[in-house]
Amino acid sequence: MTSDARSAELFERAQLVIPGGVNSPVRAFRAVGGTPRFIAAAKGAHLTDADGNDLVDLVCSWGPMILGHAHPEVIAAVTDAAARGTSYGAPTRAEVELAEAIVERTPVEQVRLVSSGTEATMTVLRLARAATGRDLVVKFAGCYHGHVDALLASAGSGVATLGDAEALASPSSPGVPATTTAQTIVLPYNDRTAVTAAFAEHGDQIACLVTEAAPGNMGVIVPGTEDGEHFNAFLARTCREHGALFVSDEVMTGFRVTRSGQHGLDGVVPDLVTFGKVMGGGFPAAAFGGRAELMQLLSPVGSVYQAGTLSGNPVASAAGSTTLRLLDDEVYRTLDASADVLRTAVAESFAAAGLPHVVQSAGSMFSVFFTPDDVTEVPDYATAQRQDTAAHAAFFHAMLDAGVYLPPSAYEAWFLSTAHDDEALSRIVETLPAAARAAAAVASAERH
Ligand SMILES: Cc1ncc(COP(=O)(O)O)c(C=O)c1O
Ligand SMILES: N[C@H](C=O)CCC(=O)O
Repeated sequence: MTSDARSAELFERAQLVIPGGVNSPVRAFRAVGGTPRFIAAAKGAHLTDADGNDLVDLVCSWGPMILGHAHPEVIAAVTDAAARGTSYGAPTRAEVELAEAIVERTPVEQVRLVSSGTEATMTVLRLARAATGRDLVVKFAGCYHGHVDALLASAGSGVATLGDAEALASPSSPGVPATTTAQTIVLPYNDRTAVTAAFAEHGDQIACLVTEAAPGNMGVIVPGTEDGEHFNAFLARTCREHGALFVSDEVMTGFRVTRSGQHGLDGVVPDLVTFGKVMGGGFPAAAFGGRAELMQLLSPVGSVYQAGTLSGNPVASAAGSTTLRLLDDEVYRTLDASADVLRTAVAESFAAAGLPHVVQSAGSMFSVFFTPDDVTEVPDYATAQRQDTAAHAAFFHAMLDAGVYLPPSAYEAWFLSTAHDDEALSRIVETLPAAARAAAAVASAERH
Protein backbone atom coordinates (compact mmCIF):
# COMPACT_ATOMS: atom_id res chain seq x y z
CA MET A 1 0.00 0.00 0.00
CA THR A 2 1.40 3.43 -0.96
CA SER A 3 1.68 6.23 1.60
CA ASP A 4 -0.24 9.46 1.05
CA ALA A 5 0.73 11.50 4.14
CA ARG A 6 2.31 14.38 2.19
CA SER A 7 -0.55 14.49 -0.32
CA ALA A 8 -2.98 14.60 2.63
CA GLU A 9 -1.06 17.50 4.15
CA LEU A 10 -1.11 19.42 0.85
CA PHE A 11 -4.80 18.62 0.38
CA GLU A 12 -5.57 20.15 3.83
CA ARG A 13 -3.67 23.31 2.88
CA ALA A 14 -5.27 23.41 -0.57
CA GLN A 15 -8.79 23.21 0.81
CA LEU A 16 -8.20 26.40 2.80
CA VAL A 17 -7.36 28.46 -0.27
CA ILE A 18 -8.83 26.58 -3.27
CA PRO A 19 -12.47 25.43 -3.35
CA GLY A 20 -12.45 21.68 -2.69
CA GLY A 21 -8.65 21.83 -2.80
CA VAL A 22 -8.56 21.38 -6.59
CA ASN A 23 -8.62 23.54 -9.69
CA SER A 24 -10.82 21.16 -11.67
CA PRO A 25 -13.50 19.05 -9.93
CA VAL A 26 -12.61 15.63 -11.42
CA ARG A 27 -9.24 15.77 -9.63
CA ALA A 28 -10.85 15.72 -6.17
CA PHE A 29 -11.43 11.93 -5.79
CA ARG A 30 -15.01 12.71 -4.70
CA ALA A 31 -16.44 9.70 -6.56
CA VAL A 32 -13.86 7.24 -5.23
CA GLY A 33 -13.09 8.70 -1.79
CA GLY A 34 -9.66 9.17 -0.27
CA THR A 35 -6.95 11.72 -0.81
CA PRO A 36 -6.09 13.07 -4.27
CA ARG A 37 -2.45 12.42 -5.06
CA PHE A 38 -0.46 15.64 -5.40
CA ILE A 39 2.04 15.17 -8.18
CA ALA A 40 5.62 16.35 -7.76
CA ALA A 41 7.13 15.22 -11.07
CA ALA A 42 6.50 13.08 -14.12
CA LYS A 43 8.62 11.36 -16.74
CA GLY A 44 7.53 9.07 -19.56
CA ALA A 45 4.65 6.87 -18.37
CA HIS A 46 5.34 7.54 -14.69
CA LEU A 47 4.20 10.04 -12.09
CA THR A 48 5.98 10.69 -8.82
CA ASP A 49 3.65 11.92 -6.11
CA ALA A 50 4.44 14.16 -3.16
CA ASP A 51 5.20 11.08 -1.00
CA GLY A 52 7.69 9.77 -3.55
CA ASN A 53 5.42 6.99 -4.84
CA ASP A 54 6.03 5.93 -8.42
CA LEU A 55 2.72 5.53 -10.29
CA VAL A 56 2.14 4.26 -13.82
CA ASP A 57 -0.06 6.97 -15.30
CA LEU A 58 -3.23 6.12 -17.24
CA VAL A 59 -4.66 9.64 -17.02
CA CYS A 60 -1.96 11.38 -19.08
CA SER A 61 -3.31 14.77 -17.95
CA TRP A 62 -6.73 13.65 -19.30
CA GLY A 63 -5.36 13.10 -22.78
CA PRO A 64 -2.70 15.63 -23.79
CA MET A 65 0.44 13.65 -22.87
CA ILE A 66 0.38 11.33 -25.89
CA LEU A 67 4.21 11.21 -26.02
CA GLY A 68 4.50 10.66 -22.27
CA HIS A 69 5.64 13.21 -19.71
CA ALA A 70 8.64 15.49 -20.21
CA HIS A 71 9.43 14.20 -23.70
CA PRO A 72 12.99 15.46 -24.38
CA GLU A 73 12.16 17.09 -27.74
CA VAL A 74 9.10 18.87 -26.35
CA ILE A 75 11.04 20.07 -23.31
CA ALA A 76 13.87 21.33 -25.56
CA ALA A 77 11.40 23.26 -27.76
CA VAL A 78 9.67 24.74 -24.73
CA THR A 79 12.94 25.69 -23.04
CA ASP A 80 14.18 27.31 -26.20
CA ALA A 81 10.90 29.24 -26.68
CA ALA A 82 10.71 30.35 -23.04
CA ALA A 83 14.27 31.67 -23.16
CA ARG A 84 13.12 34.04 -25.93
CA GLY A 85 10.24 35.38 -23.82
CA THR A 86 7.04 33.74 -22.64
CA SER A 87 4.37 35.99 -24.13
CA TYR A 88 4.33 39.03 -26.41
CA GLY A 89 0.67 39.75 -27.14
CA ALA A 90 1.72 40.03 -30.79
CA PRO A 91 1.80 37.53 -33.67
CA THR A 92 4.62 34.97 -33.88
CA ARG A 93 6.06 32.40 -36.29
CA ALA A 94 5.31 29.69 -33.68
CA GLU A 95 1.56 30.19 -33.88
CA VAL A 96 1.63 30.21 -37.70
CA GLU A 97 3.48 26.88 -37.63
CA LEU A 98 1.00 25.35 -35.19
CA ALA A 99 -1.99 26.58 -37.23
CA GLU A 100 -0.39 25.20 -40.42
CA ALA A 101 0.19 21.83 -38.74
CA ILE A 102 -3.47 21.63 -37.67
CA VAL A 103 -4.80 22.65 -41.08
CA GLU A 104 -2.50 20.16 -42.81
CA ARG A 105 -3.78 17.24 -40.67
CA THR A 106 -7.50 17.99 -40.37
CA PRO A 107 -10.47 18.92 -42.57
CA VAL A 108 -10.42 22.61 -41.55
CA GLU A 109 -9.22 25.42 -43.81
CA GLN A 110 -8.48 27.95 -41.08
CA VAL A 111 -8.07 27.83 -37.32
CA ARG A 112 -7.95 30.27 -34.49
CA LEU A 113 -5.84 29.40 -31.46
CA VAL A 114 -7.27 29.82 -27.96
CA SER A 115 -6.22 28.70 -24.48
CA SER A 116 -8.75 26.00 -23.53
CA GLY A 117 -11.25 23.59 -25.05
CA THR A 118 -13.99 25.48 -23.23
CA GLU A 119 -13.05 28.68 -25.04
CA ALA A 120 -13.06 26.83 -28.35
CA THR A 121 -16.56 25.36 -27.94
CA MET A 122 -17.91 28.63 -26.53
CA THR A 123 -16.72 30.48 -29.62
CA VAL A 124 -17.97 27.96 -32.18
CA LEU A 125 -21.47 28.34 -30.75
CA ARG A 126 -21.21 32.11 -31.21
CA LEU A 127 -19.89 31.65 -34.73
CA ALA A 128 -22.59 29.12 -35.65
CA ARG A 129 -25.30 31.39 -34.30
CA ALA A 130 -23.90 34.37 -36.19
CA ALA A 131 -23.52 32.39 -39.42
CA THR A 132 -27.06 31.01 -39.37
CA GLY A 133 -28.93 33.81 -37.60
CA ARG A 134 -30.47 31.10 -35.39
CA ASP A 135 -30.26 30.48 -31.62
CA LEU A 136 -30.93 26.81 -30.83
CA VAL A 137 -28.11 24.36 -30.19
CA VAL A 138 -28.38 20.56 -30.10
CA LYS A 139 -26.12 18.45 -27.88
CA PHE A 140 -26.10 14.91 -26.53
CA ALA A 141 -26.63 13.81 -22.93
CA GLY A 142 -23.34 12.74 -21.37
CA CYS A 143 -21.19 14.69 -23.85
CA TYR A 144 -18.96 17.28 -22.24
CA HIS A 145 -17.74 20.31 -24.14
CA GLY A 146 -16.13 22.26 -21.31
CA HIS A 147 -17.99 24.45 -18.85
CA VAL A 148 -19.73 26.61 -21.47
CA ASP A 149 -23.09 27.75 -20.02
CA ALA A 150 -25.16 26.65 -23.00
CA LEU A 151 -23.53 23.21 -23.05
CA LEU A 152 -23.66 22.45 -19.32
CA ALA A 153 -26.92 20.59 -19.74
CA SER A 154 -26.79 16.86 -18.95
CA ALA A 155 -23.02 17.14 -19.23
CA GLY A 156 -20.59 14.27 -18.79
CA SER A 157 -17.13 14.26 -17.15
CA GLY A 158 -17.03 15.93 -13.70
CA VAL A 159 -20.74 16.72 -13.79
CA ALA A 160 -21.51 13.02 -14.29
CA THR A 161 -18.86 11.99 -11.78
CA LEU A 162 -20.12 14.15 -8.94
CA GLY A 163 -23.57 13.06 -10.09
CA ASP A 164 -26.25 14.07 -7.58
CA ALA A 165 -29.71 14.37 -9.03
CA GLU A 166 -29.72 18.14 -8.82
CA ALA A 167 -26.43 18.45 -10.68
CA LEU A 168 -27.68 16.17 -13.42
CA ALA A 169 -30.86 18.12 -14.03
CA SER A 170 -30.89 20.65 -16.83
CA PRO A 171 -29.11 23.10 -16.48
CA SER A 172 -26.29 21.08 -14.89
CA SER A 173 -24.93 23.85 -12.70
CA PRO A 174 -26.49 26.54 -10.54
CA GLY A 175 -25.51 29.87 -12.04
CA VAL A 176 -26.39 28.82 -15.57
CA PRO A 177 -29.59 30.71 -16.42
CA ALA A 178 -32.48 28.46 -17.42
CA THR A 179 -32.97 30.84 -20.36
CA THR A 180 -29.52 29.84 -21.61
CA THR A 181 -30.05 26.09 -21.50
CA ALA A 182 -33.62 26.61 -22.79
CA GLN A 183 -31.86 27.23 -26.10
CA THR A 184 -30.10 23.88 -25.85
CA ILE A 185 -31.83 20.71 -26.99
CA VAL A 186 -30.38 17.63 -25.27
CA LEU A 187 -30.80 14.27 -27.03
CA PRO A 188 -29.73 10.69 -26.26
CA TYR A 189 -26.48 9.76 -28.05
CA ASN A 190 -26.71 7.27 -30.96
CA ASP A 191 -30.50 7.85 -31.16
CA ARG A 192 -31.25 8.73 -34.80
CA THR A 193 -35.00 8.80 -34.22
CA ALA A 194 -34.61 11.48 -31.55
CA VAL A 195 -32.30 13.54 -33.80
CA THR A 196 -34.70 13.30 -36.74
CA ALA A 197 -37.67 14.27 -34.55
CA ALA A 198 -35.84 17.26 -33.00
CA PHE A 199 -34.87 18.57 -36.43
CA ALA A 200 -38.38 17.96 -37.78
CA GLU A 201 -39.77 20.12 -34.99
CA HIS A 202 -37.11 22.83 -34.62
CA GLY A 203 -34.92 22.47 -37.73
CA ASP A 204 -35.36 26.04 -38.97
CA GLN A 205 -34.26 27.44 -35.58
CA ILE A 206 -31.23 25.21 -34.99
CA ALA A 207 -27.88 26.98 -35.43
CA CYS A 208 -25.77 23.89 -34.90
CA LEU A 209 -25.51 20.41 -33.53
CA VAL A 210 -22.40 19.85 -31.44
CA THR A 211 -21.15 16.39 -30.57
CA GLU A 212 -17.99 14.85 -29.20
CA ALA A 213 -16.44 13.31 -32.31
CA ALA A 214 -16.48 10.05 -30.35
CA PRO A 215 -17.72 10.57 -26.79
CA GLY A 216 -15.17 10.03 -24.02
CA ASN A 217 -16.72 11.97 -21.16
CA MET A 218 -19.38 9.42 -20.15
CA GLY A 219 -16.86 6.66 -20.65
CA VAL A 220 -15.99 5.91 -24.26
CA ILE A 221 -19.05 5.45 -26.49
CA VAL A 222 -18.82 4.10 -30.03
CA PRO A 223 -20.67 6.17 -32.65
CA GLY A 224 -22.89 3.53 -34.28
CA THR A 225 -23.22 2.63 -37.96
CA GLU A 226 -26.66 1.93 -39.42
CA ASP A 227 -27.26 0.83 -43.01
CA GLY A 228 -23.62 1.65 -43.71
CA GLU A 229 -23.94 5.24 -42.48
CA HIS A 230 -21.71 6.35 -39.57
CA PHE A 231 -23.51 8.29 -36.82
CA ASN A 232 -21.40 11.38 -37.53
CA ALA A 233 -22.24 11.18 -41.25
CA PHE A 234 -25.92 10.95 -40.33
CA LEU A 235 -25.58 14.02 -38.08
CA ALA A 236 -23.73 16.00 -40.75
CA ARG A 237 -26.39 15.06 -43.34
CA THR A 238 -29.28 15.97 -41.03
CA CYS A 239 -27.70 19.34 -40.23
CA ARG A 240 -27.14 20.05 -43.92
CA GLU A 241 -30.75 19.19 -44.79
CA HIS A 242 -31.95 21.77 -42.26
CA GLY A 243 -29.40 24.53 -42.89
CA ALA A 244 -27.75 23.97 -39.50
CA LEU A 245 -24.00 23.59 -38.91
CA PHE A 246 -22.40 20.32 -37.82
CA VAL A 247 -19.81 20.91 -35.10
CA SER A 248 -17.44 18.12 -34.17
CA ASP A 249 -15.71 18.47 -30.81
CA GLU A 250 -12.32 16.81 -31.29
CA VAL A 251 -10.80 18.25 -28.11
CA MET A 252 -10.30 14.73 -26.76
CA THR A 253 -10.06 12.66 -29.96
CA GLY A 254 -8.11 15.15 -32.10
CA PHE A 255 -4.57 13.93 -32.98
CA ARG A 256 -5.07 11.05 -30.53
CA VAL A 257 -7.20 8.42 -32.25
CA THR A 258 -5.52 9.05 -35.62
CA ARG A 259 -3.14 11.65 -37.04
CA SER A 260 -6.14 13.98 -37.48
CA GLY A 261 -8.56 12.57 -34.94
CA GLN A 262 -11.95 10.87 -35.30
CA HIS A 263 -12.13 12.40 -38.81
CA GLY A 264 -9.37 9.95 -39.77
CA LEU A 265 -11.69 7.07 -38.84
CA ASP A 266 -15.05 8.21 -40.21
CA GLY A 267 -14.03 10.65 -42.99
CA VAL A 268 -16.85 13.06 -42.10
CA VAL A 269 -16.12 16.72 -42.85
CA PRO A 270 -17.76 18.95 -40.21
CA ASP A 271 -18.57 22.63 -40.70
CA LEU A 272 -16.65 23.55 -37.56
CA VAL A 273 -14.24 21.57 -35.39
CA THR A 274 -12.79 22.18 -31.93
CA PHE A 275 -9.36 20.94 -30.83
CA GLY A 276 -7.42 20.93 -27.56
CA LYS A 277 -5.42 18.58 -25.33
CA VAL A 278 -2.79 16.84 -27.61
CA MET A 279 -2.27 19.94 -29.80
CA GLY A 280 -0.99 21.89 -26.77
CA GLY A 281 1.65 19.33 -25.78
CA GLY A 282 0.67 19.74 -22.12
CA PHE A 283 0.28 23.52 -22.24
CA PRO A 284 -2.95 25.57 -22.20
CA ALA A 285 -3.66 25.64 -25.93
CA ALA A 286 -6.73 24.80 -27.96
CA ALA A 287 -8.24 25.81 -31.29
CA PHE A 288 -11.32 25.87 -33.42
CA GLY A 289 -11.53 25.82 -37.17
CA GLY A 290 -13.64 25.24 -40.24
CA ARG A 291 -14.26 26.44 -43.73
CA ALA A 292 -12.56 29.77 -44.50
CA GLU A 293 -15.90 31.29 -45.40
CA LEU A 294 -17.16 30.65 -41.83
CA MET A 295 -13.88 31.52 -40.10
CA GLN A 296 -13.76 34.84 -41.99
CA LEU A 297 -16.81 35.92 -39.98
CA LEU A 298 -14.45 36.34 -37.02
CA SER A 299 -13.08 39.68 -35.96
CA PRO A 300 -10.97 41.47 -37.27
CA VAL A 301 -12.18 40.32 -40.74
CA GLY A 302 -15.82 39.92 -39.76
CA SER A 303 -17.85 41.14 -36.84
CA VAL A 304 -18.05 38.04 -34.59
CA TYR A 305 -15.86 39.03 -31.68
CA GLN A 306 -13.35 36.66 -30.09
CA ALA A 307 -10.01 37.44 -28.46
CA GLY A 308 -7.43 36.26 -25.91
CA THR A 309 -4.42 37.85 -24.18
CA LEU A 310 -2.47 34.57 -24.21
CA SER A 311 -3.99 33.05 -27.37
CA GLY A 312 -1.33 31.45 -29.57
CA ASN A 313 1.17 31.71 -26.71
CA PRO A 314 4.68 31.10 -28.12
CA VAL A 315 5.71 28.52 -25.50
CA ALA A 316 2.45 26.58 -25.83
CA SER A 317 2.67 26.80 -29.62
CA ALA A 318 6.22 25.41 -29.56
CA ALA A 319 5.09 22.50 -27.37
CA GLY A 320 2.09 21.86 -29.65
CA SER A 321 4.00 22.02 -32.95
CA THR A 322 6.75 19.75 -31.64
CA THR A 323 4.20 17.23 -30.36
CA LEU A 324 2.30 17.17 -33.67
CA ARG A 325 5.56 16.82 -35.62
CA LEU A 326 6.47 13.73 -33.59
CA LEU A 327 3.09 12.05 -34.15
CA ASP A 328 3.94 9.78 -37.10
CA ASP A 329 2.19 6.55 -38.16
CA GLU A 330 4.40 4.51 -35.85
CA VAL A 331 3.00 6.40 -32.84
CA TYR A 332 -0.55 5.36 -33.70
CA ARG A 333 0.51 1.75 -34.32
CA THR A 334 2.18 1.71 -30.89
CA LEU A 335 -0.85 3.24 -29.16
CA ASP A 336 -3.25 0.82 -30.86
CA ALA A 337 -1.11 -2.16 -29.87
CA SER A 338 -0.78 -0.98 -26.25
CA ALA A 339 -4.53 -0.34 -26.02
CA ASP A 340 -5.13 -3.88 -27.31
CA VAL A 341 -2.91 -5.34 -24.60
CA LEU A 342 -4.77 -3.49 -21.87
CA ARG A 343 -8.28 -4.11 -23.21
CA THR A 344 -7.57 -7.84 -23.39
CA ALA A 345 -6.03 -7.91 -19.91
CA VAL A 346 -8.99 -6.02 -18.42
CA ALA A 347 -11.51 -8.35 -20.08
CA GLU A 348 -9.64 -11.46 -18.90
CA SER A 349 -9.15 -10.24 -15.33
CA PHE A 350 -12.72 -9.06 -14.95
CA ALA A 351 -14.10 -12.30 -16.43
CA ALA A 352 -11.90 -14.38 -14.11
CA ALA A 353 -13.16 -12.36 -11.13
CA GLY A 354 -16.78 -12.78 -12.28
CA LEU A 355 -17.14 -9.01 -12.53
CA PRO A 356 -19.66 -7.89 -15.17
CA HIS A 357 -18.28 -5.13 -17.38
CA VAL A 358 -18.12 -3.67 -20.87
CA VAL A 359 -14.90 -2.38 -22.47
CA GLN A 360 -15.42 0.15 -25.28
CA SER A 361 -12.97 2.00 -27.47
CA ALA A 362 -12.64 4.68 -30.11
CA GLY A 363 -9.26 4.01 -31.68
CA SER A 364 -6.74 3.69 -28.86
CA MET A 365 -9.02 5.64 -26.50
CA PHE A 366 -10.96 3.26 -24.27
CA SER A 367 -12.75 2.85 -20.98
CA VAL A 368 -14.28 0.17 -18.80
CA PHE A 369 -17.92 0.30 -17.71
CA PHE A 370 -18.85 -1.39 -14.43
CA THR A 371 -22.28 -2.21 -15.82
CA PRO A 372 -24.60 -5.07 -14.70
CA ASP A 373 -24.75 -8.48 -16.35
CA ASP A 374 -27.59 -7.66 -18.73
CA VAL A 375 -25.62 -4.82 -20.38
CA THR A 376 -23.47 -5.95 -23.29
CA GLU A 377 -23.06 -2.57 -24.96
CA VAL A 378 -23.16 1.05 -23.73
CA PRO A 379 -24.57 3.23 -26.52
CA ASP A 380 -25.60 6.24 -24.42
CA TYR A 381 -25.50 8.10 -21.13
CA ALA A 382 -28.55 6.39 -19.61
CA THR A 383 -26.81 3.02 -19.96
CA ALA A 384 -23.49 4.43 -18.68
CA GLN A 385 -25.31 5.62 -15.57
CA ARG A 386 -26.20 2.02 -14.71
CA GLN A 387 -22.61 1.52 -13.53
CA ASP A 388 -21.72 0.18 -10.10
CA THR A 389 -19.68 3.15 -8.89
CA ALA A 390 -18.84 1.44 -5.55
CA ALA A 391 -17.23 -1.46 -7.43
CA HIS A 392 -15.37 1.07 -9.58
CA ALA A 393 -14.10 2.87 -6.46
CA ALA A 394 -12.79 -0.40 -4.99
CA PHE A 395 -11.07 -1.20 -8.29
CA PHE A 396 -9.59 2.29 -8.51
CA HIS A 397 -8.07 2.14 -5.01
CA ALA A 398 -6.71 -1.38 -5.46
CA MET A 399 -4.94 -0.21 -8.63
CA LEU A 400 -3.67 2.95 -6.92
CA ASP A 401 -2.33 1.02 -3.95
CA ALA A 402 -0.44 -1.17 -6.38
CA GLY A 403 1.02 1.87 -8.16
CA VAL A 404 -1.32 2.44 -11.14
CA TYR A 405 -2.98 5.84 -11.47
CA LEU A 406 -6.40 5.63 -13.19
CA PRO A 407 -8.99 8.37 -13.71
CA PRO A 408 -10.79 8.75 -10.35
CA SER A 409 -14.16 8.43 -12.10
CA ALA A 410 -16.18 5.69 -13.78
CA TYR A 411 -17.09 8.19 -16.51
CA GLU A 412 -13.66 9.00 -17.90
CA ALA A 413 -11.47 7.44 -20.59
CA TRP A 414 -8.12 5.79 -19.81
CA PHE A 415 -5.26 7.36 -21.77
CA LEU A 416 -2.06 5.76 -23.01
CA SER A 417 1.13 7.29 -24.37
CA THR A 418 4.03 6.10 -26.50
CA ALA A 419 6.05 6.03 -23.27
CA HIS A 420 3.94 3.12 -21.99
CA ASP A 421 6.56 0.50 -22.74
CA ASP A 422 6.50 -3.23 -21.97
CA GLU A 423 7.57 -2.62 -18.38
CA ALA A 424 4.76 -0.09 -17.73
CA LEU A 425 2.16 -2.26 -19.48
CA SER A 426 3.27 -5.37 -17.57
CA ARG A 427 2.92 -3.55 -14.29
CA ILE A 428 -0.67 -2.61 -15.16
CA VAL A 429 -1.50 -6.10 -16.43
CA GLU A 430 -0.08 -7.76 -13.29
CA THR A 431 -2.11 -5.42 -11.08
CA LEU A 432 -5.46 -6.03 -12.78
CA PRO A 433 -6.50 -9.49 -11.44
CA ALA A 434 -6.33 -8.55 -7.73
CA ALA A 435 -8.04 -5.19 -8.35
CA ALA A 436 -10.81 -6.93 -10.32
CA ARG A 437 -11.27 -9.37 -7.41
CA ALA A 438 -11.49 -6.44 -4.95
CA ALA A 439 -14.17 -4.80 -7.12
CA ALA A 440 -16.04 -8.11 -7.52
CA ALA A 441 -16.11 -8.54 -3.72
CA VAL A 442 -17.76 -5.11 -3.36
CA ALA A 443 -20.23 -5.84 -6.17
CA SER A 444 -21.13 -9.17 -4.59
CA ALA A 445 -21.54 -7.64 -1.09
CA GLU A 446 -23.96 -5.09 -2.62
CA ARG A 447 -26.03 -7.88 -4.17
CA HIS A 448 -26.43 -9.73 -0.83
C1 LIG B 1 -14.59 16.72 -25.66
C2 LIG B 1 -14.16 17.89 -24.81
N1 LIG B 1 -14.50 19.13 -25.18
C3 LIG B 1 -14.13 20.20 -24.46
C4 LIG B 1 -13.40 20.06 -23.31
C5 LIG B 1 -13.01 21.28 -22.55
O1 LIG B 1 -11.64 21.47 -22.61
P1 LIG B 1 -10.87 22.28 -21.47
O2 LIG B 1 -10.87 21.43 -20.24
O3 LIG B 1 -9.52 22.52 -22.03
O4 LIG B 1 -11.64 23.56 -21.26
C6 LIG B 1 -13.02 18.77 -22.89
C7 LIG B 1 -12.22 18.53 -21.66
O5 LIG B 1 -12.25 19.12 -20.68
C8 LIG B 1 -13.41 17.66 -23.66
O6 LIG B 1 -13.08 16.42 -23.31
N1 LIG C 1 -13.02 14.79 -18.83
C1 LIG C 1 -12.44 16.09 -18.64
C2 LIG C 1 -11.92 16.52 -19.95
O1 LIG C 1 -11.81 15.81 -20.89
C3 LIG C 1 -11.37 16.02 -17.61
C4 LIG C 1 -10.56 17.27 -17.45
C5 LIG C 1 -11.13 18.21 -16.44
O2 LIG C 1 -12.26 18.68 -16.59
O3 LIG C 1 -10.40 18.55 -15.50
